[in-house]
Amino acid sequence: MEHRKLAFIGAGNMSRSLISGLIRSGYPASHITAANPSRPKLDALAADFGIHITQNNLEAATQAEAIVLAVKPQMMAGMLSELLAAGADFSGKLLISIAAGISVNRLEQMAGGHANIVRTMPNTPSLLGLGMTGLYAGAAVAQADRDYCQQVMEAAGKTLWVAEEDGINQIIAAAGSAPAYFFLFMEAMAKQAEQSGFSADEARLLVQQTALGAANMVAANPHLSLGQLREQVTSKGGTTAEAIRSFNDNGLEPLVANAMQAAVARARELESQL
Ligand SMILES: NC(=O)C1=CN([C@@H]2O[C@H](COP(=O)(O)OP(=O)(O)OC[C@H]3O[C@@H](n4cnc5c(N)ncnc54)[C@H](O)[C@@H]3O)[C@@H](O)[C@H]2O)C=CC1
Ligand SMILES: O=C(O)[C@@H]1CCC=N1
Repeated sequence: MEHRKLAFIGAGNMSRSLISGLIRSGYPASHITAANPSRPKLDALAADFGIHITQNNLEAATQAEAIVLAVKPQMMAGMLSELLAAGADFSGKLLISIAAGISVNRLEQMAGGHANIVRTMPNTPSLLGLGMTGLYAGAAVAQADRDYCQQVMEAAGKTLWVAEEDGINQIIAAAGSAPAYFFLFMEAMAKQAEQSGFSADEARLLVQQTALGAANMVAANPHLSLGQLREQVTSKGGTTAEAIRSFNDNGLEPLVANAMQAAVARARELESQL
């Protein structure tokens, strides 16, 4: 993969996830810089991955060929206007946003009219190289920049381009926010397992190993539909059938649909506010 000088502005959870994936896939630590206002997260990144760190965003942005904008959405406008006021020049650089709810047009305004922007939506399993990232770029972005951005994100997992920008909001619902849905489901299962007499550790083991096994069954059997995999577990007249019936009777499918639509609605709302 191409090894551009890459800066992360904002050294929080997502930057750590992506940096970890890049280093694991052989990206040179000497080509990665992370900037953050406070030291502790930077020090941990330097200790764990050997990358450059700085508390000065301008320094990070100036030496970089590609810049990952990795602050919270609410901080983006302030961060970019401070950078521009400090004399940052983005010309010739690729900006990669991972922020939820900020459109490419809005990012372009915030970045002083710079249009070379790829908008992405990763998720936290990127930390393990198991991320799922959506990507969108406007027509102004060159193929080489799209390819580079895809490679950066692939270091941390799988990627999917969307042709229309609103697709990013759908990706938020189906992947960006979605690890939390599975955690919530696992929490509920572990709670019930504890209620039935297992210790907290035992309940976690049962749920964790089953979730891992189920996800791996899906990945290992691309020729089987999700429904077929479910049916393989579900003996006629047996225990699983009763559990599935209970889920269906209680409206699992509309529940999930509503939750995903709520995530999309919030992403669109953020887009209109930020
Ligand atoms: N957490 C998640 O699952 C996902 C998050 N995202 C997006 O990633 C972005 C970052 O999220 P997290 O890493 O979870 O947040 P975080 O809060 O862990 O990290 C943000 C970092 O930015 C730093 N920061 C604040 N102001 C700054 C400034 N002016 N200059 C430089 N750094 C500054 C903060 O100190 C913090 O370390 C957000 O825009 C979020 O929408 C996208 C996909 C998934
Ligand atoms: O909850 C959020 O807004 C961010 C975006 C996707 C995951 N976390």
